[in-house]
Amino acid sequence: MTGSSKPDLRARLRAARRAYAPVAILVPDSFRARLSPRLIIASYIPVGSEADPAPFAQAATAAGCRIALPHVVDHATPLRFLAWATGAALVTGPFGLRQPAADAPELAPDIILTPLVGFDRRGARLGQGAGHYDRAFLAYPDAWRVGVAFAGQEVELLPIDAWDMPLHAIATDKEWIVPRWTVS
Ligand SMILES: Nc1nc2c(c(=O)[nH]1)N(C=O)[C@@H](CNc1ccc(C(=O)N[C@@H](CCC(=O)O)C(=O)O)cc1)CN2
Ligand SMILES: Nc1ncnc2c1ncn2[C@@H]1O[C@H](COP(=O)(O)OP(=O)(O)OP(=O)(O)O)[C@@H](O)[C@H]1O
Repeated sequence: MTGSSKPDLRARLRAARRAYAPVAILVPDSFRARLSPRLIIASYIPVGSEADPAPFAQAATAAGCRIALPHVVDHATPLRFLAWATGAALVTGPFGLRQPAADAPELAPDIILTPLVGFDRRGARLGQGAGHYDRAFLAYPDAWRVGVAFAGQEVELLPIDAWDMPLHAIATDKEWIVPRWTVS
């Protein structure tokens, strides 16, 4: 029997995500309402069975925002958010990730669209386990942290570690979840 440690949950939730038929995640009005020209939105290019945040990036571009994508080199080095013009060439990095070239300009995001392995209704999040997003959230504490996931990736209560920063909102194919800890 598996327990509920982060590694056990990660394995279970990755399997659940792989079994989920990919569905589009629609952009809610509360996300659009946050967009304004020149804001920097960090999106990501999905790998494997991850939910695709492209509709959010498209809404942001249409609103005059700039898009950045995460760029990683290895587990130890903090990720950087690098400028990306929709459709511009990407380079294949570690784990098969499609990323901007390493010399693209680094941008400070106002909104961080975050890939999720799992989440709970309090806004707790499970990622790849390398701490890349944990460290990015610490580096940009004022950014709006929006998780993107399929509804089937929800668990009742995730374990929370000292370094975990909660999500402000979670976009799923079924609903837009605003955890109760948020003020606005
Ligand atoms: N699309 C996407 N981009 C992203 C992330 C992500 O989770 N998804 N990241 C989030 O931090 C960063 C890349 N960091 C990563 C760190 C570890 C692993 C990793 O250990 N992958 C496993 C396989 C995962 C699976 O089976 O689903 C591996 O290759 O062994 C992947 C990405 C930045 N860019
Ligand atoms: N601010 C930080 N500085 C250095 N290491 C950190 C920081 N935050 C988290 N870590 C490390 O990163 C790892 C993150 O583990 P955890 O299982 O919480 O990952 P996760 O939140 O699922 O992953 P990710 O943030 O990559 O999506 C831990 O080993 C932790 O020690």
